[in-house]
Amino acid sequence: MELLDRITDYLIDNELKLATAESCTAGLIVSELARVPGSGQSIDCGLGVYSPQSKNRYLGVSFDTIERYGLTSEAVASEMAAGALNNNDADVALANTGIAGPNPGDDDTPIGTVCFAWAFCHDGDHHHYCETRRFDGTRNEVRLAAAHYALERLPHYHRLCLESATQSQEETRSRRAVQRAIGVQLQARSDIDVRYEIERRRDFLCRVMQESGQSTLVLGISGGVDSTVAGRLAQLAVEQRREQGEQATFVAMRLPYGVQQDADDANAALAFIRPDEVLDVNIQAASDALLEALESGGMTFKDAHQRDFVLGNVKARQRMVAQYAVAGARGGLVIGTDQAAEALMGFFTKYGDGACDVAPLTGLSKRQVRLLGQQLGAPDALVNKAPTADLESLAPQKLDEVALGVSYEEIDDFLENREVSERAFDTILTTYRRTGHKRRLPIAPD
Ligand SMILES: Nc1ncnc2c1ncn2[C@@H]1O[C@H](COP(=O)(O)OP(=O)(O)OC[C@H]2O[C@@H]([n+]3cccc(C(=O)O)c3)[C@H](O)[C@@H]2O)[C@@H](O)[C@H]1O
Ligand SMILES: Nc1ncnc2c1ncn2[C@@H]1O[C@H](COP(=O)(O)OP(=O)(O)OP(=O)(O)O)[C@@H](O)[C@H]1O
Ligand SMILES: [Mg+2]
Repeated sequence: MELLDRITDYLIDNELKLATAESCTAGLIVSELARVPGSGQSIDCGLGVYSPQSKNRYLGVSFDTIERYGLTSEAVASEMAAGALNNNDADVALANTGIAGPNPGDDDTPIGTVCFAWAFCHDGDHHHYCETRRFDGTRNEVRLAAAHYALERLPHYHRLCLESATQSQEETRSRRAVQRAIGVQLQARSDIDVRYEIERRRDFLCRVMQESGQSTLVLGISGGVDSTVAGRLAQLAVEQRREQGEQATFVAMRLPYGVQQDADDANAALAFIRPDEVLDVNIQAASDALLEALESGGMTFKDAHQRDFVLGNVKARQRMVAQYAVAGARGGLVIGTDQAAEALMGFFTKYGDGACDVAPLTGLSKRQVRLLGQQLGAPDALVNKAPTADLESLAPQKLDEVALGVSYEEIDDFLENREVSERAFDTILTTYRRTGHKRRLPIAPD
């Protein structure tokens, strides 16, 4: 009785209600516990489930599990416990399935083998533990020993369940704290007033022009949503400057490498932006010439893929060179299109598209950039276009999400401090840390 008293006290003290799913003990666990006066308040039910059919019918144990792992298996015990927990008003479920003897089971499982499962529901999460034990003795000695063993181990596994729940709560808390801190660092916000953001960012461009004494804004228009939005903001800013009596011009640049596959999108973006001026500069000759000069200077590449990747970054830097050439000649500021999603992932070419004088999209998640585009009246096809850096000639129009290994939805959720999957969190955090050098000034001695 000492064990039964102790377990009853434990259940009452911890406000636990028990359900059992018993195969070889066939109700003995509940029956034993019920010997203790007052134990009833901690018992919801005891199910005796012998046949595979009843295990399936009352507990939802799958026939596939039974076939694959055998009736006497921890897999079956675990599904029995899950069924007992789900189908009843209980916080803890005990399950067992075994060979009490005297006849052996259908397979080679030795007599006296019992598989156990303990399942707990804590704060809505389920925690499962399993064990397999072998008991000596006659059929009924095995059954009683198994029933007592299931009860005896209950406090142990309940404590493990509480420990792991606390641990995962702390982990979740600290993960969310990391997420929040990075969001703050990148000036991300979970909610924005779209109209206000458009005005604020347009006015910001005007202010920078005024304070820097520069009269021109310069930006490459790719046909992607970032340059579409930044380009329209730039055009609105120069128009506002002109309304204030100042001289101001926006120079939009087409910067294809050879023939751009999505040239129609670039043209649609220009039609929407209505820039003061358009310059069309093909960067292929300059990019290829640099690669060829490197190679004739003795530079070699590991393989064609590496050569193509390096050429991709050369293209991005060539675009930067072209934009700065125009800015230099016109007293202009080069606009960068980096937003918080790309900043978080360091997904830009250092001193390529990452180089700029002014970054009006800072802090916006990708979906927020799209919202600004929509509000500005950009064509839906551009607003919703799948992002591509489109730098690799061997993989034209390769989607950013393929290269990043995580979706923009997940990146945006991370930035907007919403819950993300563990996998996404880990990928994002690893990438964020690895690319920290791109968000900082060059490493200097002090
Ligand atoms: N810890 C560290 N501290 C200081 N410097 C460090 C460093 N680790 C690498 N570096 C240096 O950084 C340089 C590599 O950086 P980088 O040249 O940028 O090259 P990398 O990051 O390798 O490539 C740029 C990536 O950005 C993507 N991208 C580029 C342009 C536009 C877009 C888009 O979304 O449109 C995306 C592109 O597809 C590619 O995956 C190397 O010189 C390397 O040694
Ligand atoms: N073919 C191109 N022509 C002109 N500018 C380009 C071209 N490709 C890239 N750029 C410049 O480099 C920037 C970075 O490219 P990125 O792909 O991140 O932005 P995007 O194309 O505007 O939008 P998305 O990321 O949705 O594709 C562009 O915003 C644009 O200013
Ligand atoms: Mg793009």
